[in-house]
Amino acid sequence: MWIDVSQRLDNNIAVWPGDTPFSYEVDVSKEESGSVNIGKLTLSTHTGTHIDAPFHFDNEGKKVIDLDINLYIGSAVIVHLPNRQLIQKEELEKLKLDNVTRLLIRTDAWQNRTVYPEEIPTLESEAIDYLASIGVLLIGFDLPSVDHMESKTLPNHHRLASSGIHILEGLILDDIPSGLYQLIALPLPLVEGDGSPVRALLKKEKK
Ligand SMILES: N[C@@H](CC(=O)c1ccccc1NC=O)C(=O)O
Ligand SMILES: [Zn+2]
Ligand SMILES: [Zn+2]
Repeated sequence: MWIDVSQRLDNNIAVWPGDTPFSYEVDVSKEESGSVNIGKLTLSTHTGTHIDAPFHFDNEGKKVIDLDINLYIGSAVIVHLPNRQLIQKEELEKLKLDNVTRLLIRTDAWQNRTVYPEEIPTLESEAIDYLASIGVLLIGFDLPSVDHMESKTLPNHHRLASSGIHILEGLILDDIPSGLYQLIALPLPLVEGDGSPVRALLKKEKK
């Protein structure tokens, strides 16, 4: 059975401080058109559960359409690392992540999803280098960012991208035990996109 690990998109969803609020409205009603309701969306590309394309933080970086969709479908390992401020290489080494290409880290650090957290755990740079060295291609978090909330230079975004590791943010992993899963988290085919909301799904691997 597939489990939905995406944030629900309604008009109350929290967005990055100062970012475009999410809005869905029926722009043309069935009564008006005489035939159908037609919705209109206004949203930031970093709304809810979403991926970042390198263009988000690098003007020369790949846009969403350029990203290989195979990154976002396939086996993924979930690890549970609660109550940490800094996720260190030594800790990841202990988890025996050989052959893991998609790694989802459940931190449980974003408790009240009606607001953005002030502080979030982050990976130390050595941890990013370690994940790259073992062949990780996608990293996902139950957090709104892979850098500190107040960061303007986004060092982890840059380091992940230059290491070939793609970014998935804002997962809901509250009830998901550690283990091996299948993941689907496909971005929209946004030709100019710096990011895209995804519908993120997990299915437990029998093992
Ligand atoms: N890096 C964050 C988003 C982010 O930084 C951001 C999103 C919307 C408006 C402003 C943002 N950052 C401003 O410094 C992310 O990847 O979702
Ligand atoms: Zn983002
Ligand atoms: Zn990001």
